[in-house]
Amino acid sequence: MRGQAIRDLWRLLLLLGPAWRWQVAGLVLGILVILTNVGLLALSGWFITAMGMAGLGLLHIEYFVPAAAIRALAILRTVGRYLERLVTHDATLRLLSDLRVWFYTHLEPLAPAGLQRHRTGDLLSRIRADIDSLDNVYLRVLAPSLAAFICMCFITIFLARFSLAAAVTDLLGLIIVGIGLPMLAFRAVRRPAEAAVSGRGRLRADIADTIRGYDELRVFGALMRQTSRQEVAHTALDRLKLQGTRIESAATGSALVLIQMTMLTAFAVTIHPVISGRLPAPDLAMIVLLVLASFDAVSGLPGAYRALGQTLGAARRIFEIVDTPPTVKDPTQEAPVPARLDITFRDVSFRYPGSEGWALRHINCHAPAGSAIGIMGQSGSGKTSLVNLILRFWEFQEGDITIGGVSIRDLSAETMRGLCSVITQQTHLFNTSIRENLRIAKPAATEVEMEAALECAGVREEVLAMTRGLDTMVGELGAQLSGGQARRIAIARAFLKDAPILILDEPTEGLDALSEDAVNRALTRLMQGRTSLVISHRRQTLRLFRTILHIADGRIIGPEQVTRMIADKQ
Ligand SMILES: Nc1ncnc2c1ncn2[C@@H]1O[C@H](COP(=O)(O)OP(=O)(O)OP(=O)(O)O)[C@@H](O)[C@H]1O
Repeated sequence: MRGQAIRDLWRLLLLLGPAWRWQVAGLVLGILVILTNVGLLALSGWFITAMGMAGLGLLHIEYFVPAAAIRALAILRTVGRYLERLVTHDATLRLLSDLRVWFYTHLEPLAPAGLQRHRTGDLLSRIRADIDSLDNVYLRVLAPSLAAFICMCFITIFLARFSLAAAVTDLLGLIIVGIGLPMLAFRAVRRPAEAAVSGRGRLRADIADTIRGYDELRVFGALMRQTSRQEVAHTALDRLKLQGTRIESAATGSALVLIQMTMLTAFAVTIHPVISGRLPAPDLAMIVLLVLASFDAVSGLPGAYRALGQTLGAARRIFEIVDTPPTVKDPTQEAPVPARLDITFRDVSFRYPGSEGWALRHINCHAPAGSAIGIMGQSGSGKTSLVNLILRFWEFQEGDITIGGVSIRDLSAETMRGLCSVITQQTHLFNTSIRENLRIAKPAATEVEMEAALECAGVREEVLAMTRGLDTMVGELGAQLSGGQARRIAIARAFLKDAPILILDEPTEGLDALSEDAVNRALTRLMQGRTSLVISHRRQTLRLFRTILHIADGRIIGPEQVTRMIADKQ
């Protein structure tokens, strides 16, 4: 477990790389601020004592230089603090955006196969909260720890020039308050902190689920049960938080006591040389105040240990996803994209990872370039699995699928998806304007191209008749449009993408007869000249095809078998 934490921490530190200049600048400024703060208090103590003694005629001092130095330190401290905040936060924000991009590039190849065991809310929590926690590694862990270490060295060396005993006392105090105590607190707080991170992720996922299924929960009267379960989870999280806060408060209180004790001990070990005249009296005030101020150097360490617990918990969850090998691997050397786009399945068998049974078994079929093939079969027979293999969402275990004679394993997933347009009954419309939804297919699409695509999809008139035309907002999941309009806008998107292969999965499902007719007309236009695979169980849609594949239990069955099956059922 400890080895794992160290490996995770090392990996995190390696991720800090790109913004290192800003991070080093932030660190240098942080050290400067601590040292000016300590110097200011120590010099002020020395100056006040020396001036008092000079007033009594016990000492003769030249006050101009120390007075000017105090002013300079005060200004330096304020400006330094401002610059330090500016630079460290800039470094953190840069790191955060780098981390998000890094995580996303690892996340994308996993979709959808590698992510199906994670709930959407949990993924969201990892992308947002966990990545946010990772930036702590610089701002709250690394920078304060390094600054503390370097300042401790400076302060001890400086003190030792006046009193070795005071220097050793201070160093011991700093080690106990800055390292020993927070380490103990960290050990005690780590488990609740990690449990809180994963508990929060689960609760978020659960709440996201509840909001999505709100209507169903109300209809089935299950809302109270669901929310009370969340209340229990919330109370458990509060308990974990309280546990952590208690430990932290105890550590903070003990630190204050230890700081006072160190200061008193430093006073005790320095008073003797002062009385015996080996050390000037103003130095006593300087040493005592310097010891007190020196704890400023380690004040960030308890927070650093606390953040470390949280950060390591978040890092584990992030690395867990990043380390998931993609289900579909891209070839090291990609084959050239074939000119002819016929699709052939040769003895393909596929089963979902972790599943016992085969979803598809010995599939052999051929779709000539430009042809349209209908795919029918009962629910769960394997129709969607078949087309998802072409989209490289999953890797098949046996046989081969070729496009124009080239195995799809020799083409990258991105190339394959670039060759295909997909329309399903759940085709996603984003909660933005029709224009932006169309631009997803072709970012540089002109007004004329968009209108032409809408025209081909048979929805141009309707869109232009809307008050805001192409700028009409479609609402969440296209809720502001009718089902048929949303489907035809999805078809317009496919016209804009102009991909040579078309995959349609129940494209008219859920539409009334009138809308189905309009969508079918648009689809017929879209399929022209494209190799199309169309899943449907609607007779009206299937009538469009000369070739129909019947799938049952993951196998393609011939027409006689279909007849027999139908006869058996009757
Ligand atoms: N992501 C998945 N993980 C594991 N098994 C799956 C997954 N998706 C589908 N299956 C299983 O694979 C089999 C084929 O499912 P598939 O979705 O391809 O059927 P389908 O014919 O498209 O069904 P429908 O018409 O209901 O969409 C089913 O037994 C299903 O339970």
